[in-house]
Amino acid sequence: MQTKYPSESVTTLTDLVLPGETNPLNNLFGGELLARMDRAASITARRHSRRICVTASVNHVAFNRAIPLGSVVTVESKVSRTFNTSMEIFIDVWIEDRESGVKNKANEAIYTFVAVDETGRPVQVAPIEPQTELEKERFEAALRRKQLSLVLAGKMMPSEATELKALFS
Ligand SMILES: CC(=O)SCCNC(=O)CCNC(=O)[C@H](O)C(C)(C)COP(=O)(O)OP(=O)(O)OC[C@H]1O[C@@H](n2cnc3c(N)ncnc32)[C@H](O)[C@@H]1OP(=O)(O)O
Repeated sequence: MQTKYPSESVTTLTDLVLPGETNPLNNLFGGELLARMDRAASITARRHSRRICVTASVNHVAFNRAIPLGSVVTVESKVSRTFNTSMEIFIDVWIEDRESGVKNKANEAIYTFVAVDETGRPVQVAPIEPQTELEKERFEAALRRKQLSLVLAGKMMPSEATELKALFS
């Protein structure tokens, strides 16, 4: 399969925070942000694989900054690494300052998607070649995160998680 670059499937969604999407503190609901991130990441996975893609796991979410009502929120998702049938997708969330237009990082998340055929069976995806320093950094650490996710899901024995063991040796 032909190798692809992260820039070929990057997805950017920009939208407002409306009153029906906030908590009693008038900040964006965590669940609403998760849904926006899932939508962006699923488009990225689909663009990379040109297949039906399902969310296999949400590996990490950090709600570092509250996002107030009326904010302009940009969700950007990129493939950080592919394996056989799965893709790790990194999602960065930015809030745009109304006056300056400057975007400040608010949150980030890491999702795993799996490409499947029409019957839901996992199928192989194209390899990815990171280009920028950040893409290379995320690529390098992705196998460790995959093993951690599989161990937590009970799908891998801790003794088989070579990348995790290497952290402590
Ligand atoms: C866009 C949406 O929101 S879709 C709706 C929400 N998602 C769903 O409904 C998905 C439901 N789940 C499923 O269909 C299945 O569990 C699947 C397709 C995700 C995985 O199917 P499995 O039978 O477990 O397949 P299998 O064991 O071959 O795993 C497939 C790949 O997923 C990876 N995987 C499975 N679970 C995890 C996990 N918890 N964390 C990381 N990777 C995982 C496997 O390591 C494998 O990767 P690889 O082929 O790249 O090495």
